[in-house]
Amino acid sequence: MEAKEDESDSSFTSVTSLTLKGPKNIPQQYVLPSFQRSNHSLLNHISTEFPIIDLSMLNHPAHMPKLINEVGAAYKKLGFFQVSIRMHLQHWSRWNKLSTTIFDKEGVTFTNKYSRGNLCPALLSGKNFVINMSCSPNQTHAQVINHGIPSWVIKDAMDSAEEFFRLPSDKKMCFASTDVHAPVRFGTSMNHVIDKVLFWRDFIKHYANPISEWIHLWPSDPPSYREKMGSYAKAVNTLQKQLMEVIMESLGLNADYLHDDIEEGSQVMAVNCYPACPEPDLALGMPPHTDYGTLTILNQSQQGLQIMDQDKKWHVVPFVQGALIVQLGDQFEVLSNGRYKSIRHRAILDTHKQRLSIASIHSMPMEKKVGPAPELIDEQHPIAYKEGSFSGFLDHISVKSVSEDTYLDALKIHEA
Ligand SMILES: O=C(O)CCC(=O)C(=O)O
Ligand SMILES: [Fe+2]
Repeated sequence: MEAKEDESDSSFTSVTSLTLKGPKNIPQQYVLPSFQRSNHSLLNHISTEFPIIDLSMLNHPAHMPKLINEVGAAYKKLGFFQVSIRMHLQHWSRWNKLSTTIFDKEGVTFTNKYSRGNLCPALLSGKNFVINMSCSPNQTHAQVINHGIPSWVIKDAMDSAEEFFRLPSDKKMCFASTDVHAPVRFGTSMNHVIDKVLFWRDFIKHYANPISEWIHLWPSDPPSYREKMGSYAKAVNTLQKQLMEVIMESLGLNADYLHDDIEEGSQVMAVNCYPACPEPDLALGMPPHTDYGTLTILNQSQQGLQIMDQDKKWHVVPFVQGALIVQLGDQFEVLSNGRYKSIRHRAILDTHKQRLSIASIHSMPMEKKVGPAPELIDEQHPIAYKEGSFSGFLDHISVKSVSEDTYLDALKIHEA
């Protein structure tokens, strides 16, 4: 490996620096044992139906039961869905052939506003975003409705992430920290101090809710970072709160269950950069893991996220311009007493292109102890988890790698 970038405890060589000279091979520290590699050759065999939820149903009280059922079914099946699209294609492989254009269609108004939720500002102002998708070669055409976050907000956030990772090393290293509780943290791999094999990933993580408490700590370089990432963080948090209401209802709980905790909940933005990798079959961007927290809302710049199904098979999540991926985390598995399972996922690498992702990881407030909802404990479903907290999770990962001896395993009383 190249020389470290400074001599303090938090020093490391970022993957971005490592790849500046265009190496032909990856350093040995990144080479995974063969059983942990991604096996790219399997990627073409994708045939599972991919749950897509149309959030415009939030606007129509009559459609709410359907939305609640769809969300419930998606989470029971996979712990995962993608929002924004009103189209169900049978096979993921066909998604790869989609070409997408997005345009802002002002004046699409929904007069029957969903009475209980606070709709996203874009929806409330009557603006909506229509995505026209055509599926070549047959040019199958469908019109789909977005989740309410304007496409430029999503793009601006991605652009500011890209600019940040392009900065000279010293501008990023000033945020380097080995303290997993630090409110802003630049790092590499998962936890480079304890990882046995390194992962091909650099990241900056920062807290985001309430935004006024944290934003002044975020990078001020690039100059638009705070504004662009801040707008995205706020919009995603609003979306998260709407989704939580729907998911609570899908569990048979009140839509406003734990409302105040959700309002004051923690939001960690994990902004990830996976530089192009000369030997993507030997390494991973992120190892298989589940996110702690209730929901993660993820925005990817290109394909590279994989999720594991119940048969332990990996599936690539197709890239859909402007779509957001919603993943269920461990805290929701605990809260639901195992009715819903958190989704196992990992990030694979590309030989030619750098990939970026922005994961907004939401959870109940940092110190809040979360156990199974009493309403979801009965004779058929005895209590299956002990209480845990986000802070407890952070303590756990400061000494244990996220892919082994997980915090969730430590909370399990028995298999739900
Ligand atoms: O980059 C991705 O697609 C995955 C990111 C992720 O899993 C995380 O930040 O926890
Ligand atoms: Fe994750």
